Amino acid sequence: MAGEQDVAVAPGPREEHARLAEQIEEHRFRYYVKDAPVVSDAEFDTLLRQLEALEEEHPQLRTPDSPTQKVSGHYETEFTEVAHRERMLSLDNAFDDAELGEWAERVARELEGVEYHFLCELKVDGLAVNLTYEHGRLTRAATRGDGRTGEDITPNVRTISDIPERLSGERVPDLVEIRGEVFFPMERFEELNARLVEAGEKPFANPRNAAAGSLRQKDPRVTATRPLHMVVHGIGAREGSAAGTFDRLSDAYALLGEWGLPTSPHNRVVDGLQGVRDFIAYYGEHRHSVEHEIDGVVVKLDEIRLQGRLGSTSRAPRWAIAWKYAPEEVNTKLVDIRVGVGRTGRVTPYAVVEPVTVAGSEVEFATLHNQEVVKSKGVFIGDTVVLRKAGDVIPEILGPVADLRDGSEREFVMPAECPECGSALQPMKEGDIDLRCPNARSCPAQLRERLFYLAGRKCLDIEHFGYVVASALTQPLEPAEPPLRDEGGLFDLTVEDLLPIVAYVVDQDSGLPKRDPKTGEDKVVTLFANQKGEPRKNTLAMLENIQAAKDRPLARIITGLSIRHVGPVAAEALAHEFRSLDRIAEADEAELAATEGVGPTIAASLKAWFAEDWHREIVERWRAAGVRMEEEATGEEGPRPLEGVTVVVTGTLATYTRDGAKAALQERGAKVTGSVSKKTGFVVVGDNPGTKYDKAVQVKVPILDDNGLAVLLEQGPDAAREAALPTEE
Ligand SMILES: NC(=O)c1ccc[n+]([C@@H]2O[C@H](COP(=O)([O-])OP(=O)(O)OC[C@H]3O[C@@H](n4cnc5c(N)ncnc54)[C@H](O)[C@@H]3O)[C@@H](O)[C@H]2O)c1
Ligand SMILES: [Zn+2]
Repeated sequence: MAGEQDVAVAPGPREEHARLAEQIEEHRFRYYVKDAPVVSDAEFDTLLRQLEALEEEHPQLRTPDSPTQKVSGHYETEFTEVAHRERMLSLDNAFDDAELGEWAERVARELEGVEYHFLCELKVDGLAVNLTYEHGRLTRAATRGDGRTGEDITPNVRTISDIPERLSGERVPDLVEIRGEVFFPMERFEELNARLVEAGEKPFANPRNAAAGSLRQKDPRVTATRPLHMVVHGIGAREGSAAGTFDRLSDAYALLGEWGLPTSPHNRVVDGLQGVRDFIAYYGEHRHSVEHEIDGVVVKLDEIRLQGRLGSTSRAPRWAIAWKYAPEEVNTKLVDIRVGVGRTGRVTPYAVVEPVTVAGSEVEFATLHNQEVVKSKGVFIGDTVVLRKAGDVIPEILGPVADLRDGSEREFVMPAECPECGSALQPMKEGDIDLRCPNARSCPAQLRERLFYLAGRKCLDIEHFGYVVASALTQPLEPAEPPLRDEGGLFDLTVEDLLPIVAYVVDQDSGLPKRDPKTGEDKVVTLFANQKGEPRKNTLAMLENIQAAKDRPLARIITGLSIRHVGPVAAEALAHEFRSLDRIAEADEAELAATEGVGPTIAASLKAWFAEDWHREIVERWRAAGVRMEEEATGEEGPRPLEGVTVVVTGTLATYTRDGAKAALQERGAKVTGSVSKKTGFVVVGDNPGTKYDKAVQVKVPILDDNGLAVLLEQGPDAAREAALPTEE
């Protein structure tokens, strides 16, 4: 049949259209029928958008059977088909504010002169179900299917405890279709995959597939073992007494709640687009404090009568739009599983993946916790995996895309020896899953990690002392004898020790040398000397900072010892209670355990730590170098002349270290913050202050130098304002 359309469209676009459409259908089949997609949602959405764009250019290609015009494909499955009384639609998407704005404008145009409201809901990442209640009894439950007919999953749905068998309360209609989303809670996901792997079955790639796969089970007894939940998000057909009694969808939800259906506590009715934007922004921030995964926000017209006025396309209502958040899940290749050694010797496998961008940053590594976790996730080296990066959380691997396996994948085997020092790994105590390298003193990995931690922000906060320095001081290429064999000698380092050092530039995530992108070789540097063999500026500054660090508060010194279980909070409690490192070392276990915030585990760990000779030697060397080992009980009772004053300290001061200045200010009641605003009382600047100085000038905050800081500390804010530096704009 050679119609006009065939003539109008060149073969290129038509073939492209057919190719895309076929791919999309294939992905839909894998997603909706097999519950095992092989591409991420973002990749799928991109394909669909490409098809839409092509149809935009060549409208002849937009035939009714195009995937862009349908809710999804129509598939033969092992479930009985059932017709929905009212169609179940998909949703149009907005991927940015402009698209949201266009939708809102269209609504405004159609409803000119009418008052209306937007109902904002969370877009639950699960699968849609349609529940039919007749005279208050659940008579049928179905999947969405192609929107007209779905699969009969009534017995399966009856196993979900959120879903009532009978509706209770007032105004229950003769018949009502309830639409909602069934989801699988994230925190139960790992456990499910562990069980499946144990039983020799395929693990799910993510919680959404787990929800779909759990619900669409031939045997409802299997569904009954899965912790499925539901949230209501719509109403279909309704007949009888309550039909037509809802004016607003939000009122309808309230009534559904009274009937015993699980409605969402997060829904909000807002007046206009700004309210929608605020809702989107709020849940963009609080995405992970919701009880289910969300992939966006659904904005609906709240007035049901007006919904009808806007109508629907063959695929989606015009009265609603789905705002999509940036995806947190991507598919990537699991290239390798390696093990890293932490500062307390714990050996943890981690995933090396093909670099991908997710949630705004490039990811190359993901945590795998321990060998049991690797096993229970069911992932093999070489698998395509679903990687998730949620907010600030460390990236993790959810599960494998098992359908893409070709047999070349291999199982991870936990090494028996430490990758850096070759010591035989062992559980810390019997029954521990975590393995440790027992060579605490001279395992290069442990020493490097401890030193990096010691110099880091939670402990000594030594500027210019990063991971590469920690590695260079403990494992240089030259000289053969490293300047540090343990952390005992830190404060005795001299510039002569540092100048001859040649070292790898190591990567913090893997502990391996970084490659020079030009030559492809491992990067090697003389870290502390310049080309003339003289010390670099940073090197001298670092040595000075090391000396200054001797005076850090006792709690930070304790934290820096890397005693197992003793983090900053426990160290603070110990410092507060005992006021001296010697008293902590001498205290008996019961006394330590009785300390508020310490307890028996930490007490035992402290005793074990001080029982090691080489640990006590570290303490002695630090003492000899003049490190603070005790602390007066001060501060709390002293006068607080700077109460209510906010101060920002920036740049390098001559008479104080940055931390020293902060401590002195805080002792007198000042609040020390990191950014300058109109509310800042003073900005204290040293050399090289950077942008904070400019900001202070701009918002006209008094600026103090070393001298001004002394005035502030000794004479208070009024005198300090007099002593402020003159500024010109
Ligand atoms: N990875 C793949 O291979 C693959 C294949 C097909 C579809 N998908 C994914 O599935 C989704 C597309 O499918 P879709 O047609 O269901 O569209 P959609 O998910 O974009 O929107 C429609 C669906 O959202 C759900 N929903 C959740 N919360 C809702 C709420 N509060 N109100 C109303 N509806 C709510 C409903 O189930 C509704 O059917 C996309 O995320 C797509 O990436 C992925
Ligand atoms: Zn080791």
